Amino acid sequence: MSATRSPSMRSKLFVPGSRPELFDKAWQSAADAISFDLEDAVAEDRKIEARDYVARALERRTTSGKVVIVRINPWGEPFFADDLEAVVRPGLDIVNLPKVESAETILETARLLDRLERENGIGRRVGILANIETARGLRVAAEISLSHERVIGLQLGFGDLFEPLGVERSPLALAPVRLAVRLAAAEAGIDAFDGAFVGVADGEAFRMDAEAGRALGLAGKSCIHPSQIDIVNAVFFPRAAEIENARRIVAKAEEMLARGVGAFMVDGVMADGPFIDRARTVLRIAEGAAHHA
Ligand SMILES: CC(C)(COP(=O)(O)OP(=O)(O)OC[C@H]1O[C@@H](n2cnc3c(N)ncnc32)[C@H](O)[C@@H]1OP(=O)(O)O)[C@@H](O)C(=O)NCCC(=O)NCCSC(=O)C[C@H](O)C(=O)O
Ligand SMILES: [Mg+2]
Repeated sequence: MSATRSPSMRSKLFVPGSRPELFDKAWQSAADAISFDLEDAVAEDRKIEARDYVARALERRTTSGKVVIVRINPWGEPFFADDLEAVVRPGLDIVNLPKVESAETILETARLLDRLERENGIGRRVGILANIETARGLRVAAEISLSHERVIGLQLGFGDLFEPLGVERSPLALAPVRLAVRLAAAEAGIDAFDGAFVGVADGEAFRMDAEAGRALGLAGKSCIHPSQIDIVNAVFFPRAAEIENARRIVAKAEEMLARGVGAFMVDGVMADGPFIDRARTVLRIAEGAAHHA
Protein backbone atom coordinates (compact mmCIF):
# COMPACT_ATOMS: atom_id res chain seq x y z
CA MET A 1 0.00 0.00 0.00
CA SER A 2 2.04 2.83 -1.33
CA ALA A 3 1.17 6.05 -3.16
CA THR A 4 4.62 5.98 -4.71
CA ARG A 5 6.34 3.11 -6.46
CA SER A 6 9.24 3.46 -4.04
CA PRO A 7 9.45 0.68 -1.48
CA SER A 8 9.44 1.59 2.20
CA MET A 9 13.19 1.75 2.99
CA ARG A 10 14.26 3.77 5.98
CA SER A 11 17.59 1.99 6.49
CA LYS A 12 19.68 0.39 3.75
CA LEU A 13 22.71 -1.51 5.03
CA PHE A 14 25.68 -1.71 2.67
CA VAL A 15 27.76 -4.88 2.71
CA PRO A 16 30.84 -5.18 0.54
CA GLY A 17 30.30 -8.09 -1.87
CA SER A 18 33.84 -9.27 -1.19
CA ARG A 19 33.05 -9.89 2.51
CA PRO A 20 30.66 -12.87 2.59
CA GLU A 21 31.44 -13.39 6.29
CA LEU A 22 29.28 -10.27 6.93
CA PHE A 23 26.28 -11.43 4.90
CA ASP A 24 24.51 -13.38 7.67
CA LYS A 25 24.79 -10.49 10.05
CA ALA A 26 23.33 -8.17 7.42
CA TRP A 27 20.42 -10.52 6.65
CA GLN A 28 19.63 -10.77 10.37
CA SER A 29 19.93 -7.05 11.03
CA ALA A 30 17.01 -4.67 11.54
CA ALA A 31 17.74 -2.87 8.27
CA ASP A 32 14.76 -2.45 5.95
CA ALA A 33 17.03 -3.13 2.99
CA ILE A 34 20.34 -4.84 2.42
CA SER A 35 22.58 -3.53 -0.35
CA PHE A 36 25.36 -5.78 -1.56
CA ASP A 37 28.09 -3.62 -3.03
CA LEU A 38 30.14 -4.53 -6.07
CA GLU A 39 31.36 -0.98 -6.68
CA ASP A 40 33.48 1.28 -4.48
CA ALA A 41 33.68 -0.99 -1.41
CA VAL A 42 35.30 -3.76 -3.47
CA ALA A 43 38.95 -3.68 -4.55
CA GLU A 44 39.50 -3.97 -8.31
CA ASP A 45 41.20 -7.35 -8.13
CA ARG A 46 38.30 -8.87 -6.15
CA LYS A 47 35.40 -7.65 -8.30
CA ILE A 48 34.72 -10.99 -10.00
CA GLU A 49 34.99 -12.97 -6.77
CA ALA A 50 32.60 -10.52 -5.08
CA ARG A 51 30.10 -10.84 -7.92
CA ASP A 52 30.07 -14.63 -7.46
CA TYR A 53 29.52 -14.36 -3.68
CA VAL A 54 26.61 -11.99 -4.22
CA ALA A 55 25.00 -14.08 -6.98
CA ARG A 56 25.13 -17.11 -4.67
CA ALA A 57 23.65 -15.12 -1.78
CA LEU A 58 20.76 -14.01 -4.02
CA GLU A 59 20.07 -17.59 -5.01
CA ARG A 60 19.96 -18.62 -1.35
CA ARG A 61 17.71 -15.73 -0.29
CA THR A 62 15.05 -16.92 2.10
CA THR A 63 13.83 -13.74 3.75
CA SER A 64 11.04 -11.73 2.22
CA GLY A 65 10.97 -9.08 4.95
CA LYS A 66 13.85 -7.07 3.47
CA VAL A 67 14.30 -5.21 0.24
CA VAL A 68 17.33 -6.74 -1.54
CA ILE A 69 19.54 -4.45 -3.60
CA VAL A 70 22.82 -4.91 -5.43
CA ARG A 71 24.94 -1.92 -6.35
CA ILE A 72 26.74 -2.89 -9.54
CA ASN A 73 29.63 -1.10 -11.25
CA PRO A 74 28.82 2.00 -13.34
CA TRP A 75 27.32 1.86 -16.81
CA GLY A 76 30.04 2.21 -19.44
CA GLU A 77 32.70 0.53 -17.28
CA PRO A 78 34.04 -2.97 -17.93
CA PHE A 79 32.24 -4.81 -15.10
CA PHE A 80 28.78 -3.35 -15.73
CA ALA A 81 27.24 -5.84 -18.16
CA ASP A 82 28.60 -8.95 -16.42
CA ASP A 83 27.51 -7.62 -13.01
CA LEU A 84 23.98 -7.05 -14.26
CA GLU A 85 23.86 -10.46 -15.91
CA ALA A 86 25.03 -12.16 -12.69
CA VAL A 87 22.66 -10.43 -10.27
CA VAL A 88 19.35 -10.58 -12.11
CA ARG A 89 18.20 -13.56 -10.06
CA PRO A 90 14.90 -14.30 -8.31
CA GLY A 91 16.40 -12.97 -5.05
CA LEU A 92 16.98 -9.45 -6.43
CA ASP A 93 14.50 -6.60 -5.89
CA ILE A 94 16.46 -3.55 -7.00
CA VAL A 95 19.60 -2.85 -8.95
CA ASN A 96 21.45 0.24 -7.76
CA LEU A 97 23.23 2.14 -10.52
CA PRO A 98 26.10 4.35 -9.37
CA LYS A 99 27.06 7.67 -10.96
CA VAL A 100 24.07 7.92 -13.29
CA GLU A 101 24.45 10.92 -15.59
CA SER A 102 21.71 10.52 -18.21
CA ALA A 103 18.27 9.12 -18.91
CA GLU A 104 19.87 6.96 -21.63
CA THR A 105 21.77 4.99 -18.98
CA ILE A 106 18.46 4.10 -17.36
CA LEU A 107 16.77 3.25 -20.67
CA GLU A 108 19.67 1.02 -21.71
CA THR A 109 19.66 -0.73 -18.32
CA ALA A 110 15.88 -1.21 -18.51
CA ARG A 111 16.25 -2.85 -21.94
CA LEU A 112 18.89 -5.23 -20.55
CA LEU A 113 16.66 -6.00 -17.56
CA ASP A 114 13.74 -6.84 -19.88
CA ARG A 115 15.93 -9.42 -21.62
CA LEU A 116 17.58 -10.86 -18.48
CA GLU A 117 14.27 -11.20 -16.62
CA ARG A 118 12.87 -13.10 -19.60
CA GLU A 119 15.93 -15.37 -19.94
CA ASN A 120 16.30 -16.02 -16.21
CA GLY A 121 12.60 -16.61 -15.61
CA ILE A 122 12.23 -13.76 -13.10
CA GLY A 123 8.57 -13.39 -12.27
CA ARG A 124 8.80 -9.81 -11.03
CA ARG A 125 10.15 -6.51 -12.30
CA VAL A 126 13.51 -5.47 -10.92
CA GLY A 127 13.52 -1.81 -9.90
CA ILE A 128 16.31 0.70 -10.51
CA LEU A 129 17.72 2.93 -7.77
CA ALA A 130 19.70 5.69 -9.49
CA ASN A 131 22.60 7.32 -7.69
CA ILE A 132 22.94 11.07 -8.04
CA GLU A 133 26.56 11.65 -7.10
CA THR A 134 28.19 13.69 -9.84
CA ALA A 135 27.74 17.32 -10.89
CA ARG A 136 26.25 16.26 -14.21
CA GLY A 137 23.93 13.72 -12.58
CA LEU A 138 22.68 16.43 -10.23
CA ARG A 139 21.99 18.76 -13.16
CA VAL A 140 19.81 16.16 -14.95
CA ALA A 141 18.39 14.42 -11.85
CA ALA A 142 14.76 15.09 -12.82
CA GLU A 143 15.30 13.63 -16.31
CA ILE A 144 16.77 10.55 -14.66
CA SER A 145 13.86 10.15 -12.25
CA LEU A 146 11.32 10.59 -15.05
CA SER A 147 13.13 8.37 -17.56
CA HIS A 148 11.46 5.02 -16.85
CA GLU A 149 8.88 3.49 -14.53
CA ARG A 150 11.51 1.06 -13.27
CA VAL A 151 13.19 3.95 -11.42
CA ILE A 152 11.97 3.56 -7.84
CA GLY A 153 14.15 6.20 -6.23
CA LEU A 154 17.09 8.59 -6.36
CA GLN A 155 20.03 7.91 -4.06
CA LEU A 156 22.39 10.66 -2.91
CA GLY A 157 26.12 9.94 -2.82
CA PHE A 158 28.10 12.65 -1.09
CA GLY A 159 31.45 10.87 -1.21
CA ASP A 160 31.60 10.88 -4.98
CA LEU A 161 29.96 14.27 -5.32
CA PHE A 162 31.98 16.26 -2.80
CA GLU A 163 35.32 14.54 -2.18
CA PRO A 164 36.87 15.23 -5.63
CA LEU A 165 35.83 18.89 -5.37
CA GLY A 166 37.08 19.46 -1.84
CA VAL A 167 33.58 20.44 -0.67
CA GLU A 168 33.17 19.95 3.07
CA ARG A 169 29.98 18.23 4.25
CA SER A 170 28.66 21.28 6.06
CA PRO A 171 24.90 21.82 6.44
CA LEU A 172 25.38 24.71 4.01
CA ALA A 173 26.62 22.38 1.28
CA LEU A 174 24.39 19.40 2.06
CA ALA A 175 21.01 21.15 2.25
CA PRO A 176 20.71 22.49 -1.32
CA VAL A 177 21.82 19.18 -2.81
CA ARG A 178 19.42 17.16 -0.66
CA LEU A 179 16.52 19.47 -1.55
CA ALA A 180 17.38 19.47 -5.27
CA VAL A 181 17.41 15.67 -5.38
CA ARG A 182 14.20 15.45 -3.32
CA LEU A 183 12.47 17.78 -5.79
CA ALA A 184 13.84 15.87 -8.80
CA ALA A 185 12.46 12.63 -7.37
CA ALA A 186 9.14 14.34 -6.67
CA GLU A 187 8.69 15.07 -10.39
CA ALA A 188 8.30 11.32 -10.89
CA GLY A 189 6.44 10.74 -7.63
CA ILE A 190 9.27 8.66 -6.18
CA ASP A 191 11.39 8.87 -3.03
CA ALA A 192 14.89 10.24 -2.54
CA PHE A 193 17.30 8.56 -0.12
CA ASP A 194 20.08 10.15 1.87
CA GLY A 195 23.72 9.18 1.44
CA ALA A 196 26.13 7.40 3.76
CA PHE A 197 27.83 9.07 6.73
CA VAL A 198 31.39 7.92 7.22
CA GLY A 199 31.87 8.95 10.86
CA VAL A 200 30.90 5.48 12.10
CA ALA A 201 32.25 6.10 15.60
CA ASP A 202 30.13 9.22 16.21
CA GLY A 203 26.52 8.10 16.66
CA GLU A 204 25.23 11.52 17.71
CA ALA A 205 26.71 13.25 14.65
CA PHE A 206 25.16 10.50 12.53
CA ARG A 207 21.75 11.04 14.12
CA MET A 208 21.94 14.79 13.45
CA ASP A 209 22.93 14.14 9.83
CA ALA A 210 19.98 11.76 9.43
CA GLU A 211 17.61 14.33 11.00
CA ALA A 212 18.81 16.95 8.52
CA GLY A 213 18.00 14.62 5.61
CA ARG A 214 14.61 13.77 7.03
CA ALA A 215 13.76 17.46 7.44
CA LEU A 216 14.29 17.90 3.70
CA GLY A 217 11.85 15.15 2.82
CA LEU A 218 14.25 12.26 2.26
CA ALA A 219 12.67 8.86 2.92
CA GLY A 220 15.63 6.94 4.34
CA LYS A 221 19.39 6.76 4.60
CA SER A 222 22.27 4.47 3.74
CA CYS A 223 24.02 2.71 6.62
CA ILE A 224 27.57 1.45 6.32
CA HIS A 225 27.73 -0.18 9.75
CA PRO A 226 25.19 -2.13 11.81
CA SER A 227 25.45 0.46 14.62
CA GLN A 228 23.75 3.02 12.34
CA ILE A 229 20.59 0.99 11.62
CA ASP A 230 18.54 1.64 14.76
CA ILE A 231 19.29 5.35 14.57
CA VAL A 232 18.04 5.56 10.99
CA ASN A 233 14.96 3.45 11.67
CA ALA A 234 14.00 5.76 14.53
CA VAL A 235 14.72 9.02 12.71
CA PHE A 236 12.74 8.05 9.60
CA PHE A 237 9.75 6.70 11.54
CA PRO A 238 7.10 9.38 12.11
CA ARG A 239 7.08 10.74 15.69
CA ALA A 240 4.17 9.74 17.94
CA ALA A 241 2.90 13.33 17.97
CA GLU A 242 3.14 13.50 14.17
CA ILE A 243 1.10 10.30 13.80
CA GLU A 244 -1.50 11.55 16.25
CA ASN A 245 -1.75 14.89 14.44
CA ALA A 246 -2.07 13.08 11.09
CA ARG A 247 -4.89 10.93 12.48
CA ARG A 248 -6.74 14.01 13.68
CA ILE A 249 -6.33 15.78 10.33
CA VAL A 250 -7.52 12.74 8.35
CA ALA A 251 -10.50 12.20 10.66
CA LYS A 252 -11.52 15.87 10.50
CA ALA A 253 -10.98 15.93 6.73
CA GLU A 254 -13.46 13.10 6.24
CA GLU A 255 -16.07 15.02 8.19
CA MET A 256 -15.37 18.42 6.60
CA LEU A 257 -14.94 17.26 3.00
CA ALA A 258 -18.27 15.43 3.25
CA ARG A 259 -19.78 18.83 4.15
CA GLY A 260 -18.07 20.48 1.19
CA VAL A 261 -15.48 22.32 3.32
CA GLY A 262 -11.86 22.15 2.04
CA ALA A 263 -10.03 24.20 4.69
CA PHE A 264 -10.53 23.75 8.43
CA MET A 265 -8.76 24.09 11.77
CA VAL A 266 -7.17 21.27 13.76
CA ASP A 267 -5.77 22.23 17.18
CA GLY A 268 -5.36 25.86 16.16
CA VAL A 269 -3.68 25.12 12.81
CA MET A 270 -5.29 25.33 9.38
CA ALA A 271 -5.34 22.22 7.22
CA ASP A 272 -6.33 21.91 3.57
CA GLY A 273 -5.43 19.76 0.53
CA PRO A 274 -1.62 19.39 0.82
CA PHE A 275 -1.80 18.98 4.60
CA ILE A 276 -4.45 16.27 4.27
CA ASP A 277 -2.32 14.50 1.65
CA ARG A 278 0.75 14.73 3.88
CA ALA A 279 -1.21 13.40 6.86
CA ARG A 280 -2.27 10.39 4.80
CA THR A 281 1.35 9.86 3.74
CA VAL A 282 2.55 9.97 7.36
CA LEU A 283 0.06 7.27 8.30
CA ARG A 284 1.10 5.18 5.30
CA ILE A 285 4.81 5.51 6.20
CA ALA A 286 4.10 4.48 9.78
CA GLU A 287 2.16 1.48 8.58
CA GLY A 288 4.79 0.52 5.96
CA ALA A 289 7.60 0.74 8.51
CA ALA A 290 5.61 -1.36 10.94
CA HIS A 291 5.60 -4.13 8.32
CA HIS A 292 9.40 -4.32 8.49
CA ALA A 293 9.41 -4.64 12.27
C1 LIG B 1 33.06 0.55 7.78
C2 LIG B 1 33.62 -0.85 7.88
C3 LIG B 1 34.88 -0.95 7.01
C4 LIG B 1 33.99 -1.10 9.34
O1 LIG B 1 34.46 -2.42 9.42
P1 LIG B 1 34.98 -3.05 10.78
O2 LIG B 1 36.00 -2.13 11.40
O3 LIG B 1 35.39 -4.45 10.46
O4 LIG B 1 33.68 -3.05 11.68
P2 LIG B 1 33.49 -3.49 13.20
O5 LIG B 1 34.65 -4.23 13.69
O6 LIG B 1 33.07 -2.30 13.98
O7 LIG B 1 32.23 -4.45 13.09
C5 LIG B 1 31.40 -4.73 14.18
C6 LIG B 1 30.55 -5.91 13.91
O8 LIG B 1 29.66 -5.66 12.82
C7 LIG B 1 29.96 -6.45 11.71
N1 LIG B 1 29.83 -5.58 10.52
C8 LIG B 1 30.55 -4.48 10.27
N2 LIG B 1 30.13 -3.90 9.14
C9 LIG B 1 29.12 -4.66 8.68
C10 LIG B 1 28.27 -4.55 7.54
N3 LIG B 1 28.41 -3.54 6.67
N4 LIG B 1 27.32 -5.47 7.40
C11 LIG B 1 27.16 -6.48 8.27
N5 LIG B 1 27.94 -6.64 9.38
C12 LIG B 1 28.92 -5.73 9.57
C13 LIG B 1 31.36 -6.94 11.96
O9 LIG B 1 31.59 -8.14 11.31
C14 LIG B 1 31.35 -7.10 13.47
O10 LIG B 1 30.59 -8.24 13.80
P3 LIG B 1 30.93 -9.11 15.11
O11 LIG B 1 32.34 -9.61 14.90
O12 LIG B 1 29.90 -10.19 15.11
O13 LIG B 1 30.83 -8.19 16.28
C15 LIG B 1 32.57 -1.90 7.47
O14 LIG B 1 31.49 -1.76 8.34
C16 LIG B 1 32.14 -1.83 6.02
O15 LIG B 1 32.81 -2.32 5.15
N6 LIG B 1 30.98 -1.20 5.75
C17 LIG B 1 30.40 -1.10 4.45
C18 LIG B 1 31.18 -0.15 3.57
C19 LIG B 1 30.55 0.04 2.21
O16 LIG B 1 29.84 -0.81 1.71
N7 LIG B 1 30.80 1.20 1.58
C20 LIG B 1 30.26 1.51 0.30
C21 LIG B 1 28.87 2.04 0.37
S1 LIG B 1 28.68 3.68 0.90
C22 LIG B 1 28.93 4.64 -0.50
O17 LIG B 1 29.59 4.21 -1.37
C23 LIG B 1 28.27 5.95 -0.57
C24 LIG B 1 28.16 6.68 -1.90
O18 LIG B 1 28.24 5.94 -3.04
C25 LIG B 1 29.02 7.90 -1.94
O19 LIG B 1 29.61 8.20 -2.97
O20 LIG B 1 29.04 8.62 -0.92
MG1 LIG C 1 29.44 6.76 -4.55
